[in-house]
Amino acid sequence: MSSVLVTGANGQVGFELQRSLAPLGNVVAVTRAEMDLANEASILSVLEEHKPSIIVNPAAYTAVDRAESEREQAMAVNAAAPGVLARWAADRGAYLVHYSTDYVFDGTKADAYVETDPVNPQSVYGESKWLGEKAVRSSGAGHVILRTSWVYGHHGNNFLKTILRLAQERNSLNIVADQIGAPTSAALIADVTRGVVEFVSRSEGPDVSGTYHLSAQGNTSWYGYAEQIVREALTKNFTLALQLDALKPITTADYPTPAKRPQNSRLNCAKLMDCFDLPLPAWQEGVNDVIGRLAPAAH
Ligand SMILES: NC(=O)C1=CN([C@@H]2O[C@H](COP(=O)(O)OP(=O)(O)OC[C@H]3O[C@@H](n4cnc5c(N)ncnc54)[C@H](OP(=O)(O)O)[C@@H]3O)[C@@H](O)[C@H]2O)C=CC1
Ligand SMILES: Cc1cn([C@H]2C[C@H](O)[C@@H](COP(=O)(O)OP(=O)(O)O[C@H]3O[C@@H](C)C(=O)[C@@H](O)[C@H]3O)O2)c(=O)[nH]c1=O
Ligand SMILES: [Mg+2]
Repeated sequence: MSSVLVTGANGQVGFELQRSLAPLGNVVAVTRAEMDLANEASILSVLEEHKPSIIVNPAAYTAVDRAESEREQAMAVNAAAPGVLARWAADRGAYLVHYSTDYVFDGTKADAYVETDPVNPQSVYGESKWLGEKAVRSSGAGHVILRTSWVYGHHGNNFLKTILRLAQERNSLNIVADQIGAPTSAALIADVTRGVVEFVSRSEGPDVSGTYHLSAQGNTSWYGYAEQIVREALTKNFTLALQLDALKPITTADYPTPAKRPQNSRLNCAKLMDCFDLPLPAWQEGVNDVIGRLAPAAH
């Protein structure tokens, strides 16, 4: 029987993986306190203790702007650590499921990105995630890399929760309207991961090692996403300090940040859907679902 080790147990995806993988049995999830990905000895000692047959690695340095001034830490966690996990997996015949990001692309393509499109990261975070991908690919381990985008969930910090909070505190909000992508729930990523883990656990199956794009279907801007959040919150008992028309679309130039973000973050997910025979829901479904879980109880 397979045994699964999940890193980053307190992260958005790590948290949902503990739910989605639980039915498989024999799942150990470790936090930063138990396995520090910036410390190779810590990684190796946890791997030797549990000897997993499948490693699922959602842990990452995800503070995109802070990474610009903390390059070393971002590189240790996002670039070096996946290589340590992958080389151990290659030595032991274990399998690695790893995650990456739309931010490996520069966002200048007109259409949705496919897996074979050239990367050109514009931020330290994006570069560190790209180096992590390369380390996994070159390790020789069986692996699936799921590249996803704009992740949010009930557990953890994300744009959805930030907008919900700001909408309760302020009477107007400026939101970037010229960056487009697909908000993707941590729960969806975790459910797809379970499908992938089940697939690779069936030893008679074909080798599916490779990179797959995974996001919810459809796309919007951060502004359109904020509109959906506010609209849904208003129907679900939130007391907001603003109405829908108090959201103002702005350009990237109007919202200066340390890290440059891609204008086009759309990921074409046909390869994943074909290979694993998985449907993907529209992005609004997960957003409405999480807002429902965060909503004040109806009386
Ligand atoms: N968030 C997003 O919008 C997107 C994320 N991704 C990718 O998806 C994956 C999952 O992301 P998500 O769940 O949102 O990330 P989160 O930021 O929610 O969680 C990341 C987890 O990694 C842990 N971590 C950070 N540094 C270390 C370390 N040195 N040692 C051990 N653990 C560490 C954090 O621990 P602690 O809780 O202690 O800080 C945290 O629990 C990542 O690979 C990310 O790059 C891809 C696209 C979008
Ligand atoms: C809070 C806020 C953000 N924004 C803009 C800034 C930015 O362009 C966009 C999103 O801001 P955030 O900082 O929340 O998102 P960001 O941290 O860039 O999100 C990214 O995280 C990493 C980990 C990924 O891998 C990406 O897929 C993506 O999800 O919204 C506004 O315009 N107004 C606001 O009030
Ligand atoms: Mg962020």
